[in-house]
Amino acid sequence: MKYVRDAKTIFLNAVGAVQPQNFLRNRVKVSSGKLHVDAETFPLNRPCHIVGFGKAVLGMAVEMENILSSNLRSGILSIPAGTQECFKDQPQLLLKNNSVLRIFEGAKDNIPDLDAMEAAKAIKDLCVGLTKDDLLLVLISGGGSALLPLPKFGLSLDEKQKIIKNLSKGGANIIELNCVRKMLSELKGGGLAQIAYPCRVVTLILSDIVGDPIDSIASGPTVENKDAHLAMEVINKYNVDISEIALNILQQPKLESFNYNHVANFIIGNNEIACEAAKRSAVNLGYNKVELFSKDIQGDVVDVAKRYLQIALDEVKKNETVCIIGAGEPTVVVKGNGLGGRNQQLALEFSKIACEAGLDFCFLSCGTDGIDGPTDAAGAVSTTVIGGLQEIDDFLENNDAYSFFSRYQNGEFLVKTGHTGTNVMDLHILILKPKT
Ligand SMILES: Nc1ncnc2c1ncn2[C@@H]1O[C@H](COP(=O)(O)OP(=O)(O)O)[C@@H](O)[C@H]1O
Ligand SMILES: O=C(O)[C@H](O)COP(=O)(O)O
Repeated sequence: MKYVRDAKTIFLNAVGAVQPQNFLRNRVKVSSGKLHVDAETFPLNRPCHIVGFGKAVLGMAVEMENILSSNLRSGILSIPAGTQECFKDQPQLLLKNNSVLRIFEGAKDNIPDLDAMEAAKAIKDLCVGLTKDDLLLVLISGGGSALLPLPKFGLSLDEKQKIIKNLSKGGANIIELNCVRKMLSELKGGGLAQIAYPCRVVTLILSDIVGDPIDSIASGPTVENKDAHLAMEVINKYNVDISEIALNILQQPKLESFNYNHVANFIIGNNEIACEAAKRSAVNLGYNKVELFSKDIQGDVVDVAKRYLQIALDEVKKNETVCIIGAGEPTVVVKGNGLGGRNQQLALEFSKIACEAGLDFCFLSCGTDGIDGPTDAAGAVSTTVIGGLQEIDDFLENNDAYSFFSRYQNGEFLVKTGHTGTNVMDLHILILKPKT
């Protein structure tokens, strides 16, 4: 079990390194009456306001409130249900009692709900009231899409949920999902920036998407939507049934061209630091050979598992223990009605084929946000010991990896962290031992 312990330690150290406060401390400061973000400056001789949505924005807001101190007048955060309870023993991760920020919790299991919609309405109201004499800080991280739902006129939240659920189950990637979300939502695809105009808007983004596309992270509420015309292609590609109302919205031509000169968007962090921290942690644990495979892994988990197998087969010939780190966000086509997430599915899928290939391995796949699919696990870790279990195929087919790992080894192969307060996609850790 040493390798299972090591893999978990490496994952936890990587997550610790990407706490959002660290990113802000390094990139944002106040001096001489100005807010500095990297080399750009924004005068602070005006009231500042914060709106934030996403799994990492509580930590971002805690740090921003420290940085802005008395310049900060008001603000609203939309964060996942249960976040504050998770951090109740870590007051440094929570807002102070006298904070001017208001928190809404919602979007349980990453599904937009009425609570998140209340938050979105409050955020809209705050932004509508701003003038050119205010400064608006928009804090964004992955999960923001589900935490800022405000369906366009006529569309119900229920239908919006269904469309996104069906696309997701069909295997749509996050760019495709958010392409549709941008069209269906009032605040996404630049909507928030338009509502806040003429207020100066500074957006700080923790990236949870490969390549850091600012127009897609949390569905780009402060970035012009340039792919409105692609939304129907996504609907057709995944063959999703939609109502006449949704169809009208998605087919709607762009009404106006809007100037986004009042907005400055900054990526303040991504999964690079997590990968570096994972490598360091592996070295500290005594692994002499540590390799970063990729930080941009995408594609169906079945293909991703095969890619890892190929790497493992190549590495194992070299006859030394190696720790391979990977990161990114694969997808799953959910055909069964079991319980799981893409990380647990990948861990099970890889373990099955690695056992069949006779490898001696430990493989961990976990979401840095701590929540994999609609489960209470961040992901799973697995080893050679699952080899030979006949029923694995049934669990894989039924997308029921959570049930598999819950029953196996007393559930010890499930990695449970709760909300981590950050979100820079998934991490994979493969420890490979030489064949004896
Ligand atoms: N039973 C399941 N087995 C495997 N994957 C699943 C299952 N249910 C949902 N998923 C996948 O989980 C992903 C959504 O999980 P989530 O952790 O909320 O992702 P994110 O944090 O990126 O939004 C989707 O890709 C979906 O296909
Ligand atoms: O973490 C998440 O929930 C996903 O990566 C989606 O995030 P986004 O659409 O809010 O970027």
